[in-house]
Amino acid sequence: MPMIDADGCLLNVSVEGRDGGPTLMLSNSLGSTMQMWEPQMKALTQVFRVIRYDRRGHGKSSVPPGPYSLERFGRDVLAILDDLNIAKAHWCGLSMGGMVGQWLGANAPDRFGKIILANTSCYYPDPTRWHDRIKAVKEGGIAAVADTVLAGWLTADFREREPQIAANMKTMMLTTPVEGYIACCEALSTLDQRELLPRIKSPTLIIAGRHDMSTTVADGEFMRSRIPGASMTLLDAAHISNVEQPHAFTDAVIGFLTQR
Ligand SMILES: O=C(O)CC1=CCC(=O)O1
Repeated sequence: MPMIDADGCLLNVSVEGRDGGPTLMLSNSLGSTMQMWEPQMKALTQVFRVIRYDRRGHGKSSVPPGPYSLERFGRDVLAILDDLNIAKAHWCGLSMGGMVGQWLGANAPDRFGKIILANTSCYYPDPTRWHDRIKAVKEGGIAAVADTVLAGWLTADFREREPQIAANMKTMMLTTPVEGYIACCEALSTLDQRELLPRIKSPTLIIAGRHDMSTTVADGEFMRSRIPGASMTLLDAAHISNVEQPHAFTDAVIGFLTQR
């Protein structure tokens, strides 16, 4: 797996799948790594050359001091594409990955074909939840918030039905570097990309989870109404919908990206 330098930060990047196929870039959520895309990889790599990466502060990427910003996350992605000599890619980002996708769609329109924004939002009207989470993590580490966050990631039904998958997701969250996690929460606490949405000209699909209390169906509907021509798909899932509804999520991605 290459490590790619983005302004001094080494990003852990993986390139797999169909050589010569269209490129699809996947971007993870807060507190996860590129491993969160495992349920999609078998199907996606048959159609696409798939690039995954660990956001700065996460996984095997470096953890420069924060706070980070959506612009910095976006420029990290452009550094990866430049390093790999890729002129244009499709984008699928979930949660923070969707926020980065909004920034890229508005600020680097020539570099992206179609864009999928899953379980995400463009704006948090009240930053209190992020300030509270930062305080809790500073005091008690990610363990202090892990069960509450996991309950938002996956419905109770799913956690009961698939305890091993839920446990793996929790481990992924708990192994995130604390400094990187906090630096990302700081970026989220000031998130407001409402003005960017009308500037996204790529064909865009919004995916929302019916049971997602973190980035709600209303958040998805707001983005759909502001991004020209965007469409929306609802899944029977909480926040990490690609894990909770892997087949429906994969079908939505492939269906949207391959339709003419
Ligand atoms: O961690 C959460 O509670 C949900 C979330 C918001 C942005 C993100 O990436 O994850």
